[in-house]
Formats: sequence, structure tokens, C-alpha cells
Amino acid sequence: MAETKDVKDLKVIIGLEIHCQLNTKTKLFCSCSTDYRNDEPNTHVCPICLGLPGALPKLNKQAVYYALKVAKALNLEIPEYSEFSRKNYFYPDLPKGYQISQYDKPIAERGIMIIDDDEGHDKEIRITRIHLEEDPGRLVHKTSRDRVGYSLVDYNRSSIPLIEIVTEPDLSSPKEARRFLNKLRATLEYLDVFDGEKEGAIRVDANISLEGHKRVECKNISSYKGVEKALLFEITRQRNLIRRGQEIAQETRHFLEGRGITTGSRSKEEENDYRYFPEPDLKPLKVKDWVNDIELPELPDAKRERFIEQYNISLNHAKTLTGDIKVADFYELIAENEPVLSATWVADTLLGELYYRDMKIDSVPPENFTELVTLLKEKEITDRVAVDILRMTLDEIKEGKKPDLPSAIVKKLGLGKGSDNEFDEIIRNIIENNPQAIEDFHSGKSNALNFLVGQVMKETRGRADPKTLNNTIKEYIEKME
Ligand SMILES: Nc1ncnc2c1ncn2[C@@H]1O[C@H](COP(=O)(O)OP(=O)(O)OP(=O)(O)O)[C@@H](O)[C@H]1O
Ligand SMILES: [Mg+2]
Ligand SMILES: [Mg+2]
Repeated sequence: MAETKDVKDLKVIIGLEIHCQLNTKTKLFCSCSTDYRNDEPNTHVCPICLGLPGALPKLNKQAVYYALKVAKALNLEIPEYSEFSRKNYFYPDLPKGYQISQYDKPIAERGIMIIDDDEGHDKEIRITRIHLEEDPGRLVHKTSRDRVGYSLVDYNRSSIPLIEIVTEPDLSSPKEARRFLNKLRATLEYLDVFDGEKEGAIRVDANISLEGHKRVECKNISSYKGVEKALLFEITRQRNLIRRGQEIAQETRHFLEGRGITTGSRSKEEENDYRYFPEPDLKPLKVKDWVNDIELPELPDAKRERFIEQYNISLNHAKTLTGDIKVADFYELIAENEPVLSATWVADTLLGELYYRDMKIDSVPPENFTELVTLLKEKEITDRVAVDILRMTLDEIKEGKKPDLPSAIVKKLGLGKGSDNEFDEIIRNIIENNPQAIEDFHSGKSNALNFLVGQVMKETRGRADPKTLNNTIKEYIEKME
């Protein structure tokens, strides 16, 4: 069956296992603070999260509540009871010799998330299950000068609450996987149970196979881009093997972020028998009773529909604006004034400029942005000038300064839109100094006119109105014959 198909036409099958740190104040089974990132190693520890003999876990209810919130948001079925289990393995990141996790009675099972497929159509991705577990410690591997390796271990992270979200193998491309993760992250942030900006907040195991062949699992990828890259690499690697008539080994591979490749593990250490059994120190949870108290906020899909309805903006803009709760909140602060124009400028310009500068939207004062949109609406400035002002504003914020209001910048730098006759001399000069362009124009090359418009825009620092400039320049050329 598979042999008759061209290798490049084999379907790509992807399933993800996503570990997300929940942003509770304290750890899953003790009261150590989870806010460890700026502190020395092993300063947020106690007998429980160090796994000392005799220490008993005490369940953090907040974490259960957060996990249930996620389960409800992704439409999972909540069972009557949920139970913790011990997952036994020996590794220095886990001093107890077992991780408290969940096995056959997870918090929730069988849900759905809808994403865009590669054609932009809605696609349902089935969620297999969500379970709660504790994070192990963190190992730092070092090489000393005599090249003998050694490892340091930090238990600050030990017992931070995680949820593991497992999907069915419903994703069909690396881009889909990326979109799934983006939407999942957005949902978790809407729910306020997760902070995706924190280092180590999300770790993904990406499973991938080609139709009719064995699956490979790329473990512990720590960025969204990394997942996409690892999957792209795997598709090429697996296709090449199949082309050469070799079998794909079912194995665990590691993704090397820096080099963008995956490598096979030397040992078979992952092929563990975890000897799961119910955790005797924690009672089963009657989760069905908890879930009734959970109220969900407005989620991305609902917000998107409301934005379209309330502000009359396009589907694409609504998708972009609701793809991140901070962007959605910013938009709602400024939307009253010119909702459509504001949507365009946030979605099509502001986000790109922020991304380019590695800045976050909540650093932008809403009043500055509102004023910029007003100036545009009143046609006091051109689009070009607006982009320049936006860039100046963001650069100032980035340098830690308080940016001037756009109206003040316009005044100070004389950036107000001019009428074409104000630029009479500039237009004449440009026409006179570009005889080649005039000749091209006469021989019907439309680019020539664009070139002249561009020159005038440059000379006027973008103050001329490109919409009228086309005609004006045409008239000048005809007049000057
Ligand atoms: N043929 C396949 N191709 C790609 N992915 C697959 C395929 N079959 C299953 N998967 C995915 O592999 C993952 C299986 O994860 P699961 O946790 O159930 O098992 P595991 O990987 O064997 O165990 P572990 O939790 O120890 O990693 C799921 O995300 C599932 O969608
Ligand atoms: Mg798993
Ligand atoms: Mg797995």
C-alpha cells in the first residue's frame, strides 16, 4: 500500500504531549513558593519537595482547580473520581524515586480544540486526556576542564504543578502543530492559569509518523518554534530513509535547539516500566463536585465572534486580535474610537513593529495609540507618517522614555499632511531630474509613475498624500510637455 505512493505524498501524522506549568503561588504538594526564577538553586525546597523519607504530600487545591478550568475550557469530560499514581523511575531529578502523576484516572478525558488547518478551514483536534503531575528537579550538565562531566541538580522546580495535555494524532503538518500550540497557549492565558513567558513554562513531546510507518517521539522541546522545526526536520529525515528503502525505527529522539536537528538516544533508557500504582498518601478526588463551581471567562473563539459582531471588523483581524489576551485587552481599551481603523492598525502594523523590537503590547500607552488613529481618521497625517510616528514612539518606550503624544510629534517635526500644491517645487524638481522615468512613463511603463511618487514621498518625508499624488504627478508631466 505505502509502496505504491510517492514518498512525498505520504500523509504526515502528528500527536503532541504538552507539559504546562500552572502558575499557582505554591507547589503541588507543599507550600514552597513557585516564584524561584531569580533565586539561587535549592532555596525553594522543603522535606516534601526534596522527597525526604517520611514526608507526606499535601495537595494544593488551587492546582486541581486550575487543571479543571483547562479541562472545562477544552470541553473535556470530567469523571466522577480522579486519582494520583506513582510513576516509578530512578534519575537524580527525582529524589523520591517516583513522580506523583496520574495514570488510569486522569482529571479529564476526551475533549476538542478547533484550529485553522493549512487551508484556513476549521479543524477539530481531539484531546485525549489532561492529567496533573509534579515537575521533577532540573539537572544542569557541566563539563570540567579535564573533560570529566558532572551534573548539578536544582530542586527549586521540583513539585511545581504541571498539567500534561495529550492530543490524538490529528495534526497533519508542523504548521498545524504550531497553530495548535499558539491557540492552547492563548486559551491557558485567557484562563489565567499559565504564564507562557516564563522560562520552562511549556515543554512538548512531539510524536510524528508518516502514513504506514512507525512513530518517532521527539522529547522535551521547550519552544513553539522548536516544535515546528523538529517536526520539519523529522519529516525530511523519515522521507529520506523511506526513499532509501530503510525502515523507520520506533524511538525517542532529542531535539537540539541550536542546530535544529534531532538525534537518536544512545541508550534505551526511556523504555522504562514505570510500575504505576495508586498513590497511597493522597485520597482520590471527587472532581465532578469541584467542577460545578468553576466559571470560565470569555474564551478566544467567543471573543473573536463578539469582536466581529460588536466592532464590525474582519474575521482575520478578529483572529489576530483575540490570539493573545493582552492584545485583545489593548484593543478593547482603544476600540471605542474608530473600531475598524484601530483594528487595522493594531493587527497589521503595531503587532509587527512590537515583534520586531521584542516588545510587549502592554508597554504601549493606549492614549498615544488612540491619538494616532484619530490623526489618521481626521486625515491630518498620511499612513507613512503614522508608521514613522509609531516607530519613534516604540523606540522611545524601549529606551525607557515617556513618548510624546503623536500630535506633539507632528507639531515638533512638521509632519502634518500637506496638499499637493504645497509640494509644487519638489514635484517639479523631481520630474526635471528624472528624465529617464518620464521617458519610461511615456512608453507606458507604470512602474515609472510609482518611482516618481516614491521620490516625492521621500522628499516630503511621507507628508504628501500618495492617493492624490499619482494624479497630480501625471498632470504635472502633461503640463510640462
Ligand atoms: N502513528 C502515530 N503518529 C504520530 N503520533 C502518534 C501516533 N500514534 C499515537 N501518536 C501520538 O503519540 C502520543 C502518545 O502519547 P502517550 O503519552 O499516550 O504514550 P507514550 O508516548 O507511549 O508514553 P509517554 O507518556 O511515556 O511518553 C499521543 O500524542 C498520540 O497522539
Ligand atoms: Mg505521555
Ligand atoms: Mg510520549
